[in-house]
Amino acid sequence: MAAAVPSGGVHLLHPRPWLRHLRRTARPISGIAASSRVDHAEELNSTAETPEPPMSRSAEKDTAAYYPKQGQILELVCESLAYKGNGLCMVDGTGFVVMCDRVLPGEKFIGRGTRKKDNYAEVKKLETNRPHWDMVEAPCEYASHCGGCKTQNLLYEAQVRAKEQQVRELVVHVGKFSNKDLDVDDIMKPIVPCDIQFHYRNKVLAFIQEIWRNPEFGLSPYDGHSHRGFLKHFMLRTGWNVETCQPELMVNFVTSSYQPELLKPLVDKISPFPDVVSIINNVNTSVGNKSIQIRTSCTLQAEILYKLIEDCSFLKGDGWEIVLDLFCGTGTIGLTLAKKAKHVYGFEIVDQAIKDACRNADLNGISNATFVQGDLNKNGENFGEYFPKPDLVITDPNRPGMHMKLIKFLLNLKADRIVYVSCNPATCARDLDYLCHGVPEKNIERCYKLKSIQSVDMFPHTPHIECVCLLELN
Ligand SMILES: C[S@@+](CC[C@H](N)C(=O)[O-])C[C@H]1O[C@@H](n2cnc3c(N)ncnc32)[C@H](O)[C@@H]1O
Repeated sequence: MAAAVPSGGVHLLHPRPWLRHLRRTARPISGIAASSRVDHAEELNSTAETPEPPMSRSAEKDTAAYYPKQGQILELVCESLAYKGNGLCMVDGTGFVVMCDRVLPGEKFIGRGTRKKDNYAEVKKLETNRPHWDMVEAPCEYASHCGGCKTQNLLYEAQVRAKEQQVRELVVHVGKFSNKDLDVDDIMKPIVPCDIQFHYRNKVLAFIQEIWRNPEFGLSPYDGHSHRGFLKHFMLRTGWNVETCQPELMVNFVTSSYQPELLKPLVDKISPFPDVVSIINNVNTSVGNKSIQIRTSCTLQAEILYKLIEDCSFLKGDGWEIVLDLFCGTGTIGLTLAKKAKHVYGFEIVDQAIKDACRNADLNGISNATFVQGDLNKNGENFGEYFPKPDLVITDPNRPGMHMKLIKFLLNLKADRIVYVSCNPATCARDLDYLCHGVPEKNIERCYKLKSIQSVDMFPHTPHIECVCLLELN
């Protein structure tokens, strides 16, 4: 299923020279460790979810002194979309990198410097001088100020082309694979676009503002500046009951403290709605998150991805192969593969997800799957004793990617194949580098070869990109 991308979509105006710095700096970029491999645990905790954009080219052009001033007006051209869908631009004549929200590749615009970072700056777009040639009118009237669909005003074909380009650059510059290798061996597959480009969401996140204050419920909206107030936001998630095929709605109130009695009038009001099957209260304090929740939701990935994973897994179907499903969530990937395997062993940190995985196995009459709750970042030496040596490892980590401990474990385990499923191409590229090139400074030898990498667009108009990669034992 190759992307039907017409020519003339997003053009990369220049190669991205900042990517060359990835090998030379210890600074984490795009949520991944750059050249010198920063401590994994530290990165997983701190930087991975708050990735940094690229740095300036100052070292190359001797423009170290250049820094746009706060408030300075600049005329810029967006070169490409970087992590989180922010537009990457360079200040003319300096090569200095600035990042701007809501600009599209090829767009020429006037921006004002807003924030200085260590080696790049952020600008705010003031006006467009020349729009992107694939700019379209966003169908949703809220697109320009709602954060949900940042690139709705970019032709869909151009969006997928930009995503494909982004994955390639990360695999080359972070993963340290050559462009030639990726092309000659047909390793890099064309992106799979999404058939449904609108109305595919099942989640709404609404932030509570002062305007919402309602005397009937007497709840105070939380104010991010003064840190006063109670109700921060609420999230609605829809789903289908697999037994009754009826729609179901989950409501999650996120509050700054745990005071269930304050929420009671609101809960009483919405409980009678037949679709509302669960009401949750997450407590999110300014110092950290504490979840007082009835149920934890896990990321549900679309069917198309599971088919790709199955195709990529190359299970013989003779019923003799062992599958290890890491970060298994509710077990969907492992259970899809169970029919071809001797046994599937799934590991996941969230207890409720493990219970759901077991229930899913029962519902589907699958008896050759075992799901175990555990933290894969804290695997002890004896982790391998929980299962026989697998033929296939599926790993589907969340955005920070895999912990170095787990990477070492996989390099020692030497399963025939690894299918790496990722929702963050930056950390995926980093982990592919570790698995395929080893970690010389830690005396970790490589033992895998990258056979294919397939990006998938599952969330049109957003910066999200999924990838399915196949690695084979050398
Ligand atoms: C991208 S989701 C994968 C979901 C699953 N493979 C599926 O298809 O539904 C990542 C999963 O990893 C789990 N997870 C995150 N950190 C973990 C850890 N340290 N150890 C084990 N599981 C973890 C999350 O709870 C989540 O279910």
